This record gives sequence, structure tokens and C-alpha cells, in this order.
Amino acid sequence: MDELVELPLINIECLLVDESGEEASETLDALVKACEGFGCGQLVGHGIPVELLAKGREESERFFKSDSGVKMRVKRSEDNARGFMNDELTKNERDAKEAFDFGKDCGVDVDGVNRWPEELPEFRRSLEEYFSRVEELCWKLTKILTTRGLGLPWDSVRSLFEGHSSFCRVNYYVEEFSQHETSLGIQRHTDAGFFTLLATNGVPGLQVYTGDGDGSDREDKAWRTVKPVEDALCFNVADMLQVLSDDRFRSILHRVKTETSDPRLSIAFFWNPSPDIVVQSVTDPVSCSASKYKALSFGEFRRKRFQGDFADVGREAQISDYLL
Ligand SMILES: O=C(O)CCC(=O)C(=O)O
Ligand SMILES: [Fe+2]
Repeated sequence: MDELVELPLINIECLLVDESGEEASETLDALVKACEGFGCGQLVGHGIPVELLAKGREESERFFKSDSGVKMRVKRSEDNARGFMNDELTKNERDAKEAFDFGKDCGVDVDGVNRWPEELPEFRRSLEEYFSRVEELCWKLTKILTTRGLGLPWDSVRSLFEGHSSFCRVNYYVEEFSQHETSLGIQRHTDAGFFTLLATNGVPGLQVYTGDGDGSDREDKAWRTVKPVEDALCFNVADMLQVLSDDRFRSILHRVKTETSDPRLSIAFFWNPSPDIVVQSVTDPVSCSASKYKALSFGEFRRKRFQGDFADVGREAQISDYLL
């Protein structure tokens, strides 16, 4: 395996305790720099108890190792995207993984409604608790990044998230899911929402694209595997934050390629705006004048992406489609 790339390591504890302290402003600078650079970093001091992280991983592993009947009874369907899946498509190619989605219940017309396996109550309990702790953290990070980082008024940003449509995806990558040597756990993509916080079991596999192209060449040396950091949350900018920041923050192109026989487990929390809002890039927070992007309905953007996840619909929706 090539040398692992270390993402900026940022201890956000002081930001969460007192966002206006001196130490906090250095941390904020580091966070903003990470958003402007690679578009990602490893967050420690995030306040999510390590016991909860461990429990979430343990219960998730129990779920994926369960009889296929347990998993298939909560399999997602075309009219409800939540639940178990072993048929995910990214960029119209089948991903070599299994996954389980759950989140805020915001109606079947957006992402669907949760379904939990009755046989595993602790799986549900620990992941619901994880969700609510991370949700709280996302509110805090959003406020800090958009008001102090981008200089935007909190009232207008907050309104983007009232009724947010965030969800969690637990990913499980096992060697035998790969159909051939070059199979990817997840094909290259950017995340559609605002930002993503990713917990993992420490088995490497996440790769970030450091080149200028669209990352379509699989052998490209510009794909670098991220060095996992124990109990950190890997943070990445997603598409709506790139739009809102008018391309100042970058939504990083990433994929998963596991190269060991150890299964990789990840729990991705996709912090997503509410489906009925419109996002537009803002260059001047006072006049709120738009710059690079046309107004973009998040609900419509998500729906277009989701159609691509489920079936081959040709090209996947990208934020570049909305450039002015
Ligand atoms: O498992 C990972 O490391 C990344 C997961 C991911 O990119 C996703 O679910 O969108
Ligand atoms: Fe992703």
C-alpha cells in the first residue's frame, strides 16, 4: 500500500467550550484552512464519548454479521430509501459493500422512513443515541463555520437547517464483496449535503483525490489513502457548503478502496439542509449578492442524486450543473 496521507488534525474542544476565546480563534483558522485546502480534516476533542463510538461500531458489526434474513427484512425499496442495502450504485457502478441508512424521519418523498431490525434493539438504541449527539455537534460546527468562518448571518444559515434531512449511513466493506481486484468499496463521488462526519473502525480504505481532473483514472497516483486516526471524526466539506461558500471551501472527491482482509466499517453522518430550501452562493453577506451558482433546490438536487444511486440513469447530478 502506498504511504498513507495524514489529513490536518484539529482539536475542536476549545471551539466547542468557548468559541470566542483566543485559543478558539486559532482552531477556527485551522478548520477554515482545512476547508479551503483538501476540504477535509480529522477532528478530535469532538465530545462524542469514545464508549458510544465503540458501541456503535460493535452493534453495527453485529448487524452486518447477522443472518441474511435479519438484513433482508429491513432492505430498502424503491419507495423507501432507508434500511439495509447491498446493491448501491455510485457513478452507475455497483459498490463492493453493504450499508444501512437511518436518520431524521422527514417523509418518504425525501429519503424515506427508518426501519430497524426487531432482533437487534441495541443496534437501534446505540445508533439513535449516536445520531442525536452528532446532530448537536453539527449545529455547533455549522454556526462557527458559517458565521465566524464565512461571515454569514446566523439567522439565514439556521433557517437552512430547520427541518434538516440529515441521515447516517453505516458502511461495511468485506473483501469477498469485491468482484474483481480493482473493485471499489464506493466509486468516486462528492457528498451532496453540507458536510460529513465519518467515524471508522480504523481499517484504512478512504481515498481522497488530490489531482486536478475528475478522478476517473483508477490507477491515478493522485488518489491517496487517508491515515485513520483512532476515535477521530473525519470531517469533509460537501456540495452545499461549497456552493454557499462560493467555491471557497471545497467538496472533496473521494472513494473507498480497501486493500486488507480486515473488514472496514464506517459510520457516515451526512449533515444535510432541509429539503425545501434553496441554496445559493453568497459573496457579500451584507447585500447577499450571489456569485458563481444559480439558486439550487436541495430537495431536487438530492432526488436527482438518489435516482443515480438506485439505478443507472446515466450521468449523476453535480453542482457544476448549477454554475452561472
Ligand atoms: O467509508 C468511507 O470511508 C467513506 C464513506 C463515504 O464516502 C460515503 O458513504 O459517502
Ligand atoms: Fe462520501
